[in-house]
Amino acid sequence: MSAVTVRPARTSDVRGILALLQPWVERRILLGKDVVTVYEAVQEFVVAEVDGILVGCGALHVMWEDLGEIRTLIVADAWLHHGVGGAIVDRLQLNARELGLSRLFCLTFEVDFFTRRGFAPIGEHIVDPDVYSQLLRSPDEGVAEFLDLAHVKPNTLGNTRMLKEL
Ligand SMILES: CC(=O)SCCNC(=O)CCNC(=O)[C@H](O)C(C)(C)COP(=O)(O)OP(=O)(O)OC[C@H]1O[C@@H](n2cnc3c(N)ncnc32)[C@H](O)[C@@H]1OP(=O)(O)O
Repeated sequence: MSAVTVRPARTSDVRGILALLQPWVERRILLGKDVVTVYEAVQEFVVAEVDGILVGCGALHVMWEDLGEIRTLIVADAWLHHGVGGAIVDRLQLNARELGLSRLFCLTFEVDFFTRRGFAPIGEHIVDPDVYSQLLRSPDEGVAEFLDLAHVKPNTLGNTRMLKEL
């Protein structure tokens, strides 16, 4: 097997990230993203490549001083079960620690994958009321999903809310 490299995403990766996302949007597993949203968030992304081909991606979104979210973790079908997803999560966790985060949230159908990486299901309230009221000011849809706000509930049905202490 050729070596998998995980590196920070570049703007030239954005179309490839959207191509990785599209099948999962069609299967209603992940939410679609506008191209501009991915360009604006490009510094949050890492990508995995093999021989220069994009085979996976994932992003780390900072929500609070101690708290971040892993989002848009995807591996191309042909590369599933080769350790690519795990390598992306390892890199995002490293980035999270370097940023000073100590808790990582994710919202996912891939409960077993994240459980094996130290995440555990959580209840609804993992931030105190002051932080909650500040997070309500965020225009980010993922933060609304984290807060479990009514208008995003259709997006989160069937997903599990999980957290890992770093
Ligand atoms: C927070 C969010 O972003 S939620 C969204 C999550 N993403 C999705 O739902 C999109 C669809 N799913 C996917 O893209 C993938 O299934 C992912 C990202 C969840 C996992 O990606 P993968 O690259 O298959 O993960 P990876 O290969 O590291 O691990 C999966 C299993 O493959 C097997 N595996 C890993 N490496 C190897 C290897 N070298 N040889 C054989 N089997 C292997 C293991 O059983 C591993 O499980 P474990 O390490 O947990 O025991």
